[in-house]
Amino acid sequence: MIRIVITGITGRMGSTLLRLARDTADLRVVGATERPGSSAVGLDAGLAARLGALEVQVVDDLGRALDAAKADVVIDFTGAEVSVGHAKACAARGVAFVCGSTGFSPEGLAELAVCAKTVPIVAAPNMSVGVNLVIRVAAELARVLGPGFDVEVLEAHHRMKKDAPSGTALRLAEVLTASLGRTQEDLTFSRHGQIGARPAQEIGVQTLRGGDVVGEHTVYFFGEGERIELTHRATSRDQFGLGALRAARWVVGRPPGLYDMADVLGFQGNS
Ligand SMILES: NC(=O)C1=CN([C@@H]2O[C@H](COP(=O)(O)OP(=O)(O)OC[C@H]3O[C@@H](n4cnc5c(N)ncnc54)[C@H](OP(=O)(O)O)[C@@H]3O)[C@@H](O)[C@H]2O)C=CC1
Ligand SMILES: O=C(O)C1=N[C@H](C(=O)O)C[C@H](O)C1
Repeated sequence: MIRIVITGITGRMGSTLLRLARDTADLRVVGATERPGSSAVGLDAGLAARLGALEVQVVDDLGRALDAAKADVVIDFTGAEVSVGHAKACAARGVAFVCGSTGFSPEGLAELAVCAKTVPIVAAPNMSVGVNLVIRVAAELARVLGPGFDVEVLEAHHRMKKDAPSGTALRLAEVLTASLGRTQEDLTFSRHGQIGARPAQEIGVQTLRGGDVVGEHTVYFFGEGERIELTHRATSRDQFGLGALRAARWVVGRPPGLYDMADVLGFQGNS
């Protein structure tokens, strides 16, 4: 039995994870947290997430949750800044960490890497198996198609999403850049006004926000007389949640290190 703590239990992903994990025979939810000051603190986690009672109380501090319950792994989808603090709490207690948050600063990522010297951490901007395959295929398409195709990434998400571009779009941009031998300098995040002809080296990354869109990513390869569009559309958050539970099973008992979903899925690497 793998004992898990879920942070941000009333969030879109936190509540999805609780619903998926509570019906899974090899997993047991032993702790749940929410933001200090949240009305969910002190409530039963199942009721706070609008599910049935769980008999696990929501607390406002991950360290306290881990000290109270012998956990194997924490699953965290709260947001980059909060996740760094949660990684430190796990590192201090020898607990594995699965992190789905996006929007990390370079400093935040560096802090995650320091924690990963002490405990195993899986961090990935998208835990869906399908998206991770799309990332692999996009890298391969760019490598084979080469410089004759103009590459653009478009992402769309719900109106509540805080970070832009999405972590997945940034990961796509990273692997496309590597495949094409380009640099961060070649990425362009918006266009407006008299911008002139498109530089051949450019890789565009564009963002749409609105409504309840769960998550959509398209990579366009625009050629002469043809174009390829590689699209992933998430219509439910369950695939992110199932991927995170898969990562949790995989990471428990691993040596310390910073792992990606590509490791969990047994890929050689996503680029
Ligand atoms: N890797 C992947 O596959 C996916 C990644 N994501 C990423 O996951 C993150 C969360 O997304 P989403 O679930 O939509 O966001 P939500 O805002 O719905 O959920 C985040 C939850 O964390 C809570 N929270 C904030 N601070 C703390 C804290 N200190 N301790 C405990 N809980 C806290 C929030 O509370 P409050 O609202 O009160 O602030 C909220 O309930 C984002 O970065 C998103 O991009 C999302 C989907 C898939
Ligand atoms: O915030 C979201 O909702 C999502 N965020 C992730 C990202 O930033 O890539 C993944 C998913 O598309 C949903």
